[in-house]
Amino acid sequence: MSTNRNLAAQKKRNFFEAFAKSKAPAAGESSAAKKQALGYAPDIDSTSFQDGVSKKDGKVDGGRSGRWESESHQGEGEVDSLAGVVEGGIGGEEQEEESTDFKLALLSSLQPSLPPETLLELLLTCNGSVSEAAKLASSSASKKQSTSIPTQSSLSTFLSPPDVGSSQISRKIPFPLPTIPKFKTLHLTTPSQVPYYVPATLHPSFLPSDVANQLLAECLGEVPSFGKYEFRLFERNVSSPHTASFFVKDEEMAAQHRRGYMYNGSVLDDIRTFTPTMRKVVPLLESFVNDQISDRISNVYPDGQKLKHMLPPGKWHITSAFMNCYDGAKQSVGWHSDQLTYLGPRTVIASISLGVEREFRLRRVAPVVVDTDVPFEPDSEQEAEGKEWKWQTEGQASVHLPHNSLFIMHAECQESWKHSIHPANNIQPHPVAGGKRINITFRCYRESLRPDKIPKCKCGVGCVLKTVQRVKDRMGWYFWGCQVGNQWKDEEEDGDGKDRKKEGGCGYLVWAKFDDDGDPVWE
Ligand SMILES: O=C(O)CCC(=O)C(=O)O
Ligand SMILES: [Fe+2]
Repeated sequence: MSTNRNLAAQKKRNFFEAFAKSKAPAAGESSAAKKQALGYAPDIDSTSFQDGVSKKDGKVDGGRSGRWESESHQGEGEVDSLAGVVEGGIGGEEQEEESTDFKLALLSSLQPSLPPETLLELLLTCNGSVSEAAKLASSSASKKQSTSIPTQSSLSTFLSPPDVGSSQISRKIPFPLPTIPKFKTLHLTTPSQVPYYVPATLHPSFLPSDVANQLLAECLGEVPSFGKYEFRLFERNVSSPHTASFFVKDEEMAAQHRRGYMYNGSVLDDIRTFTPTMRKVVPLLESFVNDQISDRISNVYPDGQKLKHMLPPGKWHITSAFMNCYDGAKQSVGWHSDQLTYLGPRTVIASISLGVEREFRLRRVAPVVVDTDVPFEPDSEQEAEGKEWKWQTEGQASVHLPHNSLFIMHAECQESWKHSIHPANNIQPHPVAGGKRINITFRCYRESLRPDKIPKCKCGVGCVLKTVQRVKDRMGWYFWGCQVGNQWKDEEEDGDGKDRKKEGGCGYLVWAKFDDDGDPVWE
């Protein structure tokens, strides 16, 4: 690795640490102060890493509390993404910039008896930290009776599964939700298990079946003309080998979108209006989702109150949707959380799946409070300041989403969790869709966050809204940043560095303020 690259990476980190520790502007503070552009654009979004995890020898625990498995990360296609781990991990426990090959070589020299797949899995599990991976390998190996590791070993055989009780479903849903032990994939096999482990609701068969089939048929008519959007709709370092398109409720909104809604620095050129059946399902969804939100407020959130920045109950409405198509077992989308720019904080997203059943995975990325192991969640009466935090790798939950299922990602989901569609080893073809899974994520864009209302950076384009996920004391804070900065590239790719500035954007960053209902407060 070049010294320049180290310096640049360090500079990025220092900058962000400094920004994150700066005080958010108080109401009444001058807008000039608030809008002051701040140096260098870091890559501090929520993206941390993309991994692949496959099911192996699961353990059924009696049916009521989900099925735990040890993680087994697949090596294929994962290697490049480790760079993203390291870049995204600002404020984390260890910063390293070496290539994955280098890290693998290093780890292999520390743990020569382990096969490459296991080394890669260990690295992925430890967010790319060689020292953590080596420690984990030795501690796990010493727990084992036998010292010999089978050639095809993976974490699922290498680490023992934990004991899980079977009485967890009868309890009140805790807030924040408990941690999922690291290395484990918790397969949530019934809808009732889902809310006990992830901030979500699953309806296994939402629409009348004829409506679902009609919707599928219409979607299948749309997808052949989907562009290769895959790398544009999501963050730079999220792998998304699938196709997608964007739909809005009417022509007026489509015209607005063509004028100024930006995703990763560009305007989408393919904006479609809802199909007739999408229009038909909107009222059904709005009514069900609002009921679910109200239930969650009464039964889950502290004091039966909505979380700060959530829309008031009953106000969730559909303005737009991403339609995703996964054609075949290997199409997938890497770990990400959805961009909040036009949705605002604490957004709820309703996702309908059609065609082939696929696995949806969720993993929390927020830290836990030291000594308590309670995950951080703003609104859980935890004050970030003065607390000691640790970032611990958590396990993940896996939910199978069959044809006509509805999965609601609740208000905590984008800020504190990431989700992905995992590549499958094999799939059960659907009688109509064949190998395709279609997914529609219905969203509620806020009028108060229209592109003409949000801050523009010095590049002249609307900013992106993100949350701090990796810096102590500012956990959960929101900020507006340069959208072009999402496309930040390393020097090695940029030659003489001139392009780097363009790719890196202008570095604009300001704290974002919202009222109790999540609408922005501008000073
Ligand atoms: O296909 C899915 O279920 C997830 C799609 C997704 O994450 C998205 O549209 O942001
Ligand atoms: Fe998403």
